[in-house]
Amino acid sequence: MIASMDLNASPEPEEDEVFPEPQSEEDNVLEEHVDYNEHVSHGESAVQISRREREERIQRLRRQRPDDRPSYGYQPAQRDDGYQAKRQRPNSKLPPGWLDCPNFGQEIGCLIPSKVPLGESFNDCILPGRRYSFRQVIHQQRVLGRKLGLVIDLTNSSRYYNFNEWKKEGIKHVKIACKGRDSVPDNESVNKFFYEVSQFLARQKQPKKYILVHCTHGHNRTGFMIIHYLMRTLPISVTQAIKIFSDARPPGIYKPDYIDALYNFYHEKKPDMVVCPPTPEWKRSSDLDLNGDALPDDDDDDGDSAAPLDESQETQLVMTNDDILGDKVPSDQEVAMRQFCYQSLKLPAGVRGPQQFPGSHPVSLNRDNLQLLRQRYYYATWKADGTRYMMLITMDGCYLIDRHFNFRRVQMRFPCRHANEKGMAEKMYHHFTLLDGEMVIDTMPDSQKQERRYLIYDMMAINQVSIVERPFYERWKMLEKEVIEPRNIERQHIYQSQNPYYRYDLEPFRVRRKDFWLLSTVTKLLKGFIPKLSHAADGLIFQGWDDPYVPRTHEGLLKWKYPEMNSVDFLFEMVDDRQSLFLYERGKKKLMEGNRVVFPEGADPSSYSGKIVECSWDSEEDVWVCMRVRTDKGTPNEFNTYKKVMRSIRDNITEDILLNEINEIIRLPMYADRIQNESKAHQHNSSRRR
Ligand SMILES: Nc1nc2c(ncn2[C@@H]2O[C@H](COP(=O)(O)OP(=O)(O)OP(=O)(O)O)[C@@H](O)[C@H]2O)c(=O)[nH]1
Repeated sequence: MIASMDLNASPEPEEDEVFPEPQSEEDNVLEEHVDYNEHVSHGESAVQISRREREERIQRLRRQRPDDRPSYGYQPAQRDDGYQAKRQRPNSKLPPGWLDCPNFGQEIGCLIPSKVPLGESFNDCILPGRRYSFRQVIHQQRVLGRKLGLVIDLTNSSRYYNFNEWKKEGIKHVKIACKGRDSVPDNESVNKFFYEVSQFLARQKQPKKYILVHCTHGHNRTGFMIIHYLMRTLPISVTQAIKIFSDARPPGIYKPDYIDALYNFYHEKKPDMVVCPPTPEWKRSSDLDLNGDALPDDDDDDGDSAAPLDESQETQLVMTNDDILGDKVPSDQEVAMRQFCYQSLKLPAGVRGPQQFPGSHPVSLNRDNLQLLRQRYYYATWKADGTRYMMLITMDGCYLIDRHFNFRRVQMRFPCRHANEKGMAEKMYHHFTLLDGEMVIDTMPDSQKQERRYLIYDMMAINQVSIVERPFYERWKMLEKEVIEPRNIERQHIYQSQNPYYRYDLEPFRVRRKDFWLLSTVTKLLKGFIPKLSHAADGLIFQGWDDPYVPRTHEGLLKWKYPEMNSVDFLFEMVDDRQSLFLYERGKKKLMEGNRVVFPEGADPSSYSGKIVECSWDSEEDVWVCMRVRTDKGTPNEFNTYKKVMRSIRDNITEDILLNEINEIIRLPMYADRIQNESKAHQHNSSRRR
C-alpha cells in the first residue's frame, strides 16, 4: 500500500507537467496490485476484477508509452475514452472533462482548490495512474507537506464518493450543495462557506491544517467561493481577488456570469481590462469524452447557459417596510453574534443563551413621565416610522438585526477613521461595531423615486468595545466621527482609495446619522420639519442627553405619538366565528376580554388570524382599529406596554398640550442657559466660516 502511495507522489503540479514516470515496471504492478486488493477488500463485486483482467491491465500498462502515463499536472487532453466509455456504469459516469482537468491548484492561504475526487466505484473508468480519489488527495497533499483538516464539497451530487471516507481519516466533510450550471451559488451558501472556513481557522491548532475546496472541476463554483472568502477577509478589490485565484488555479473562473456576479455583489465596477478567460482546452474538448451518447453531467458546473443575476440585483418595483433585506446566515453564527450583542449591552445571557431582541425601547409619554423633561436635560427628534434594526458591522459583513433577533447579511462598507493612515491596514474596516436605528424609505416628492435609508440613532459598541455606559451625547458624537465621516470621506475621495472601483451608490441602502435637537425646536420640528419629511414619521422621541444605552424598556426614553397613532400590537385569533385579541404577560398569551377589533372594509377577518395586528383606539366607538399587520414582530405587546399606551391615550397629550408644556420647560434655567450657550456657539462658528 505504502509503495503504491509513493508512486502517486507528486511535486507541486504545474501546467504541462507530466507526472514523473514510475521507476520500474514493477511499480506499476504494485499499484495495480494495491488497487485490486482495495476492490476486493471493499467487497464491491461489480468492480472486482478477475485475475485475467488484472494481468491484461498490467500488460496494457507495460505497453504504454511514457506520454500516456498518469499526470497530476495539467496535460493536454488525451483520449482514453474508449476505455472509459466501455466501462462506464450509469452512476460512475465521469464528469465531462474531469480526466484532463488538473487535480488541484496551489494553496491560497489554507484553501486548496481541487476537482472532485472520484471514489473507487469510478475505478473501472479511470486508468490507475489517473485516479484521484480521497486516497490520492490525502497522499498528494501530504507529499507537499499539507495535512487536510476539512473538505468543503460544493457539488450538487452525492454520487462521486462516500463522504465517510474523509471522516475515517479524521477529516471533516462539509457539503454545501450548489447547483452550478445555470446559476452562481446563492448568497446563503456563500455565507455558509465563509462561516465554515472561519470557524475551522478559529479552532485551528498547530500544525496548520488545510481545507480542500472542490466542486466538479474546481474552477467556477470553487473560485466563486474562494474569491468571496478573500473579499471578506482582505482589503482588496474583486479584480485582485480574481487574480489571486486564477494564479493559483489557472485559468481561474472561466464563466463570465460568475465574474459579473462577483463585481455586482461587492458593488464594484468591472474594470474594462478584466476579460474572462476562455473555457480551458480540457473542458472544451470534453464533448468528445461523451462519445456522442453520454448526457451532460447532472452536477456539471460548466454548462454554457447564461447564469441569471443574483436576485438582489434585480430591479424591484415598489419598496415596502416589510421587504426582507439581506441574506440568511448560519444559525451557529447567529448564536455567536447574539452573544456579542448581549455582552456589549452588558446583559446576562440566561440559561438558553441570548434569545430576546435587546434593543432599547421608549415608553409612551403621559402626564407623569412628562415631568422627566423638567428634571433632566433632553433632546428631541422625529419618530421615524419604518423598520427597527440594530446593525452589527464586522469586517466580513454587515448584519441587520431585526425585532425577532434574527441576523441577515448585507453587503456594505464601513471604513474606519484611520483607514487611510499608513500602517493601519488592520484597522481598515469596522469590526464588531454595534448600532441602533430605523430603516426608512424616502420617496422623492418630484420623481417619486424611492430610496432606502438607515437612520442611525445610537452606537453601543465600537470595534469590540462596549460604550453603552457613556452618555448619549458622546455616543452620538462618536457615531458621526467614527462611522459616518470616514464613509463620507471615502465616498468623496474614492478615486484615491485602496479600491477606486467601489460604488457606494450600489449598496442596498444609504446611511445617515439621525439628528437630535434642543427642545426649543420642537414646534418647528412638528409644524415644519415632519410634514416635509420624505419618509413616514409618527411622532417624537425625547432622548435623555446623558443617558446610557438602556436595553429593552427604557423608562427615561419617551415617545410621543400623534394621538390617532397611539397603537397596541395584538395577536389576533379567529376560531369558528369567535374573534379574540391577545397580549403577552410573562412570556404567555393573555386574552384581552371585552376588546374588539375592526378590520378595513371588505377585509376577511379570518385572513388576519394568527397574525400580529397593530391597532389604534377609536374612543368614540370603543373599538380597536386594525392599521396593519406587523410582519416584523413575532409576538404581541406585553400587557405592561398596553397599560402604558392606554394611559397615554387616556391622558391624551395632544400636540397643543405638548407644545405648551415644552414652551414652559425651555424657560427653566437648565434649558435656558444651555440654549443660550449653544446658539452663541452656533453664531461664533458661522461668523468664523464667513
Ligand atoms: N430610540 C429611538 N427609537 C426610534 C427613533 N425613531 C424611530 N424610532 C422607533 O420607535 C420605536 C418605538 O416606538 P413604538 O411606537 O413603540 O414602535 P413600534 O415599532 O410600534 O413597536 P411596538 O411598541 O413594539 O409596537 C423604536 O423601536 C424605533 O424603531 C429614535 O430616534 N430613537
